[in-house]
Amino acid sequence: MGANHADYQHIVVPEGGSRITVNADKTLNVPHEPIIPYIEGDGTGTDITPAMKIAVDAAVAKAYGGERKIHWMEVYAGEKATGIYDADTWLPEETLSAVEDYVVSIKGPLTTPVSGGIRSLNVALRQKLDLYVCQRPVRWFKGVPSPMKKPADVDMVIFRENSEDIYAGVEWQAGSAEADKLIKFLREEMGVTNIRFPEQCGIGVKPVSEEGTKRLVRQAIQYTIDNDRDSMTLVHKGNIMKFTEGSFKNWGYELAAEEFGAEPLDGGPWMTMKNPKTGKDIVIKDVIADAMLQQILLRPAEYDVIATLNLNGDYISDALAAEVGGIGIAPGANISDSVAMFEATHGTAPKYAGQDKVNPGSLILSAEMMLRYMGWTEAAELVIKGMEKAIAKGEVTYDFHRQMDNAVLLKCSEFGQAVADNM
Ligand SMILES: NC(=O)C1=CN([C@@H]2O[C@H](COP(=O)(O)OP(=O)(O)OC[C@H]3O[C@@H](n4cnc5c(N)ncnc54)[C@H](OP(=O)(O)O)[C@@H]3O)[C@@H](O)[C@H]2O)C=CC1
Ligand SMILES: O=C(O)CCC(=O)C(=O)O
Ligand SMILES: [Mg+2]
Repeated sequence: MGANHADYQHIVVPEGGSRITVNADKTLNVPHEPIIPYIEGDGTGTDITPAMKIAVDAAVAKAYGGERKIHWMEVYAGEKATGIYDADTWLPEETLSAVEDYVVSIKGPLTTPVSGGIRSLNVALRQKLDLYVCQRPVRWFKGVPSPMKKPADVDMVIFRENSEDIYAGVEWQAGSAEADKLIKFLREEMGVTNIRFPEQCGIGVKPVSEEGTKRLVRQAIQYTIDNDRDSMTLVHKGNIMKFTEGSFKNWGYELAAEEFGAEPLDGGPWMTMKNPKTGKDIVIKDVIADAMLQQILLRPAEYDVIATLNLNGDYISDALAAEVGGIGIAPGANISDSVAMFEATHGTAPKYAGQDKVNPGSLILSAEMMLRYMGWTEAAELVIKGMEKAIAKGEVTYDFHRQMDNAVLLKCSEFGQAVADNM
């Protein structure tokens, strides 16, 4: 996009620091003092974002003894943007342009009303910046309360397709001229006879493409290779949605064969391939989505990297997070070929907004992924150490406290500080 930074209307570019850039081979060029844009977020975003900054600044200072520093640059979206720009501007153009120009950013959650009102700004950011991978790692931290018998067995990384599917919001309200027109077309020109109540029907479209599927599955398999993981599972509902979810499964296997040399295992459909870096076998398999939701509870050790469609990925993310303490510590990243935007798995939790109460661990761990993405591994390790030690001491926010005996109840900001103090 290449905006002229002097032209920003409301974004204030920090005096110090410079931009991260992307090299021709797609590696990052990270200066010692990068400028990182952040969106504070609606609701509890105002609580967790400052707590995240406390922990991250402490990790960077400790890891690099003052030689590296993040210069935070606030950019606006959601309710805050409507106060700063105007009442109708929820996602300013200059926010999109800054997130793209500065390459790596982090955001708090943004509210989406149910039924009517604006469409999701979170989805809009992913679509407009083509952040097609939603990567959500799920692991257990020792001491975190869990409903699982063996929570350490839960160690999975979800690769959720982030740009397509019914989630993209191509839909029309019942009774609208558009819904009526589409239903008429389907019935009269496409031979559709099974729309049960055509006069009263809202209708949505579920686009799933070969390219969209393959670019996601490619990243999932590459991650499996790079991190020496055992398997990659395609999760779909292809028995029912044959040409969308079923095709996702077929294209996923096809990509594994074409680009990674995978071959049928015991006659297929599962496949096997060698990790080119370690020589270890990797199993490429698939599971139907409803069965997967029971598998991750009963046999979590058998699942590792997961590639799935947008809506399935949304459901599986929260379900898996619940197995290792809840969405209060569930991190994530939205990634394109050139831009990465880190964000928690959860939403704005409006009933807790502004109470300095919720768990900022989700956004702190999202920032940990961001530091690793930048190559600042030492700082990332310190974030993990700070989290592990704070939790091991029983210094936790309300969500863990209510499930633990003898824990110390911390506020959101206090947990951010506890992570910093325990590095
Ligand atoms: N990427 C994004 O920005 C996302 C935005 N949203 C949006 O957020 C809004 C609210 O959605 P909702 O369905 O209530 O889901 P939320 O994820 O916001 O909250 C659901 C519940 O999860 C728990 N929770 C959430 N965040 C934390 C935290 N940081 N620490 C501890 N517990 C937490 C709370 O559980 P308990 O009540 O048990 O304490 C909370 O009531 C909606 O407008 C939705 O569209 C939703 C998801 C993602
Ligand atoms: O955009 C939203 O409001 C919800 C998004 C969501 O639940 C998710 O991405 O996990
Ligand atoms: Mg979700």
